[in-house]
Amino acid sequence: MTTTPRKFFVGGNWKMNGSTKSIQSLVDTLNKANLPVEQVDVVVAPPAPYLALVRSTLDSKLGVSAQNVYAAKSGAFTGETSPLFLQDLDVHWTLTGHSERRQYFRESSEYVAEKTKFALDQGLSVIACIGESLIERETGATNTVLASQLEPLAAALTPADWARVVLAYEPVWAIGTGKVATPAQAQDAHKYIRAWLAKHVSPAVAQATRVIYGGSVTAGNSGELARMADIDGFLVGGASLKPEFTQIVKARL
Ligand SMILES: O=C[C@H](O)COP(=O)(O)O
Repeated sequence: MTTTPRKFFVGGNWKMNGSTKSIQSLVDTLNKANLPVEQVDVVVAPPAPYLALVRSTLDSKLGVSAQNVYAAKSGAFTGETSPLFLQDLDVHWTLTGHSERRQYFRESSEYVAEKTKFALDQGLSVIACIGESLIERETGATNTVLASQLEPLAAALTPADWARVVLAYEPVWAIGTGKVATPAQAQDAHKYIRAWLAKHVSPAVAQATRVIYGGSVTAGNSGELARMADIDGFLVGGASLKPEFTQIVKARL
């Protein structure tokens, strides 16, 4: 079987950070960085109030993502963001299931799957996040947790849907802690995720789906991680707010 190589993907999740001034400066840096978009998909996720500003000023070769989305088109859902708003703003990506949404806003894996499917049905592409906590890793439950997060997604999505999904493996213990997973730890988890997809969705989806790593990625550690066979890119938090993000984008080159 001939297989198409998966294009490297680097996302920058700005989380709840920034101001008009700092975001304009970040956009300016990205626009001037001459990023290798032929070899790497680059997508940044600003806070919702800045999506329009970023989309209208960022180089159109770079993607823009929401950090969260709701599973309805419109209506009495105060404070929520419709996928139709995103399409209207020319924003074609959203994150779903980030561990901060799961932890602080009690989003279950079933709800994450529902939101992911709804966003896909409205034409968005999705960076769907999964990952285990420290206690889950220490008790040997990592793969069980990953499977439990993948199951509702696989139940909700058609095989064709997966063409617009990037899976982000983000061990919670590595997020914002400076404690990055070792390349071997990350590779093991990514390999497990790919094997799970092969068994429960299809070998073709497993081969084609990009599985990216997130958790304390920096310019310093990204090169080694990027050489792992099943790591197809990164979801970067803290370092995506800094000039080093442009080096992380080039980690695989
Ligand atoms: O979405 C990004 C992740 O939560 C990683 O954040 P971090 O790079 O600050 O650890």
